[in-house]
Amino acid sequence: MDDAAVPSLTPALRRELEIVRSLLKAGCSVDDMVAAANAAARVAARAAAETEREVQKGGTELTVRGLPVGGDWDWRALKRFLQSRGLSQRAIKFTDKDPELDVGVARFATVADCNLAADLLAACEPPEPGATIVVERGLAPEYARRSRKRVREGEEEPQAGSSRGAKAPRAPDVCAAVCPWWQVPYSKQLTDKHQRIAEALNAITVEVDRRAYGSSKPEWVRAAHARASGATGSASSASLCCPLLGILRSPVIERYRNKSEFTAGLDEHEKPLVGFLRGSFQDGITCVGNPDATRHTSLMAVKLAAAATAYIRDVSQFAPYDKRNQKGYWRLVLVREGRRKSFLPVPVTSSAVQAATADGGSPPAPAILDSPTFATLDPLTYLVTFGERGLGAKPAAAAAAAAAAEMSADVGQDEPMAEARATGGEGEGGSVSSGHQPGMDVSEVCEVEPEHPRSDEVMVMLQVNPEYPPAKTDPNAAARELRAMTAALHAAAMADAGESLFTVWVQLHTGVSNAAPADAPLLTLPPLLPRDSAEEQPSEPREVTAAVEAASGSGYIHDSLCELRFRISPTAFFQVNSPATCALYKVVGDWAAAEPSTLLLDICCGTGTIGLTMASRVAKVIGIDSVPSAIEDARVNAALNGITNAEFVAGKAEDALPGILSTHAGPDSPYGPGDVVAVADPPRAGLHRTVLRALLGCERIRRLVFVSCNPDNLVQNIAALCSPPRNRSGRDRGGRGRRGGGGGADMSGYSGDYNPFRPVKALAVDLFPHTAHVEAVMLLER
Ligand SMILES: C[S@@+](CC[C@H](N)C(=O)[O-])C[C@H]1O[C@@H](n2cnc3c(N)ncnc32)[C@H](O)[C@@H]1O
Repeated sequence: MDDAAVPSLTPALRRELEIVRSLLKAGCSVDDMVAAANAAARVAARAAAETEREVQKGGTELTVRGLPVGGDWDWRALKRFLQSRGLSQRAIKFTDKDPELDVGVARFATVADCNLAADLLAACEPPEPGATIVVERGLAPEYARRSRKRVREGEEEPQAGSSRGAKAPRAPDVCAAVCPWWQVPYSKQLTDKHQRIAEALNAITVEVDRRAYGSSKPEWVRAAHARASGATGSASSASLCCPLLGILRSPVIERYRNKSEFTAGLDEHEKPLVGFLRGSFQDGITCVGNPDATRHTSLMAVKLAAAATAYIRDVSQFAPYDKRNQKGYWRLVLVREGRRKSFLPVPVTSSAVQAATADGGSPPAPAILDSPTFATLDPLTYLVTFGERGLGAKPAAAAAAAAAAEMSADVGQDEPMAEARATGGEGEGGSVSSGHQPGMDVSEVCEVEPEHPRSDEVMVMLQVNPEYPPAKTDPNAAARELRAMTAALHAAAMADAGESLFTVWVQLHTGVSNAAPADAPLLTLPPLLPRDSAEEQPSEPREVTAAVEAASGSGYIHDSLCELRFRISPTAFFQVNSPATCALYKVVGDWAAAEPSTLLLDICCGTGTIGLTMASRVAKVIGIDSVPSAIEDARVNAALNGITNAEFVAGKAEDALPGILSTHAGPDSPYGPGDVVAVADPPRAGLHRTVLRALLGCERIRRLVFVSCNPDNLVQNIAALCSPPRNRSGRDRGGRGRRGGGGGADMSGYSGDYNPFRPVKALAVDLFPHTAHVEAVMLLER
């Protein structure tokens, strides 16, 4: 084969081509070569397995126990101690820097280094008289648990990377790292997520019961206990704090994400790769995996990751960032996409698929509604119900009927669970008087994948390390790299979606973690500067200049949700699954039951989405968010959609809300009791206790719709909002003190008298297929 015929061959492939040529010249047949290659692969696999066994035997980590904490000893002292024994040249890392821990973990570059350190430590004198330090091989279970918990709870994005001696064997598969449920049938995913929310609702009952004593115990807690004691089925479902109506399935389950955050790093063969981290740095993993196989990443994002990889591997003079030594330039490639049309395919049930395929036809294609009318959008289309869970031991059809009635019922029932039971219990056949479809039983959920429409606008943010010496010493070299990378990405994006608008940002960040602070510098693409006055415009290929021009668009993308258009900045929050978000917002809007006299508070409003989708139904919207760029977007979004009754405040809700309430919802405000409705959609950490107090203390708020992406914090926040005030329960229990919980979980110390809210109904919403994450919506009233 002539080299000129394959000009795109990489140097590595070219070398392999040479080997094949020489074997052919030596008279080897192709069959011989295949047999030799297979044998070599088997030897390599066996060698890798041997290495893995070796690593598992020893590993590169040492756990040191019995550190005399509290005095001068802490992890720093351990580090000094190791260094004083001649180990300073080793790559020693501590997985946790909690000064109170008496356990330290040192990580070494190789198993041999680790063995040497273990021997040295075992032979040396204790660092303090009387101290007994125990050295063990491997990662302390305390650390392993912590790292796993952090990743599971999504506090940190599963990070990638590998410590040198033990990379590939320990890094999980990329799918296991970022969409761990990818092989679980969708109906089972929904069942498990629904169960997780049911457990949270049960935990709310338990938590409020724990906080309230005697006569202060809310009626709904007593009712839950009565149901639990009389339940023939599972007591846990009977003692839910309110009915759980089911779970809204995601209208799209494949490649649904409109945002992908790729790490530029090294794969398990130490080759540059732009993809997903395959585990946690704390677990010693830093390697990156290919995003192709992940079910939730969009095709456009996959394509751009591949283009970025090809650029870094084959063209760039700059290295990707390596967390192990904090060297390198390319760190992160963030891809965000927007669409002109709202996208709401009608879900197909498995019975419909069976009927179609029995006739020899293909499964019915999901309909794509060009202009879905938000006002008439029926979330029940996506509702999945469960016979045995959440609503007590009722047949699925009855549960579905109860859910349908609850979804459409007027709010304000005195006894929601009883109401739900009565409606569902009667309706064995599942007929629903409201005319709604009653949602589908989980057994009807099928795996047909609606086709996702292509994106119309694409934004890329390149996060780079400005301290990388070649970039720092030669800004023009950095500019050339960023511009050439942009050209590579632009070409890939245009090949997929010719008319897309394309925009590129550059973020400068130096920390070890890729999570940049809110104030990390965000720049547009730098121009090439003449080196001196004698030099004319520096040269670069014409296609690069053209691509950079094309990528210097507005700097934003726009997405469509619920018939509105939203501008999105690179650092503003926007829900990642737009079709499912529409269904979520419809439920939030319906449950808020806003009226023309309503003041709607949108707490943690992001780009203003929830408030703006409800603006036409209320007197005024006030949105609050801590990210200034999100608030700028929200203001632009109001104007973009011709909305004039919305106001947005940049600041933390804990700082801004008390003032807003005293101005707009105090005794002199034009809004009467019940006219103020709040929607809260906090980040994973939940609402700050100051916000909880402000909501409880504002009598005019009679209805609160709470959206949560973290069931654990949902329990704490809702329990705080639904528990009687301490002084009331304190009287009943003779003034016994109580330990405060974290994150606003306990209102101890809040001496105000207030009427607690009561949970009315809840719904799970699946915004994140193939992951363990799930949203919950709850309606609270008082
Ligand atoms: C889960 S998002 C919800 C955003 C918006 N409701 C939506 O649906 O797009 C949480 C939002 O809370 C904001 N946030 C985080 N901490 C905050 C705080 N202390 N006060 C106000 N907003 C905060 C974040 O910037 C983010 O926009």
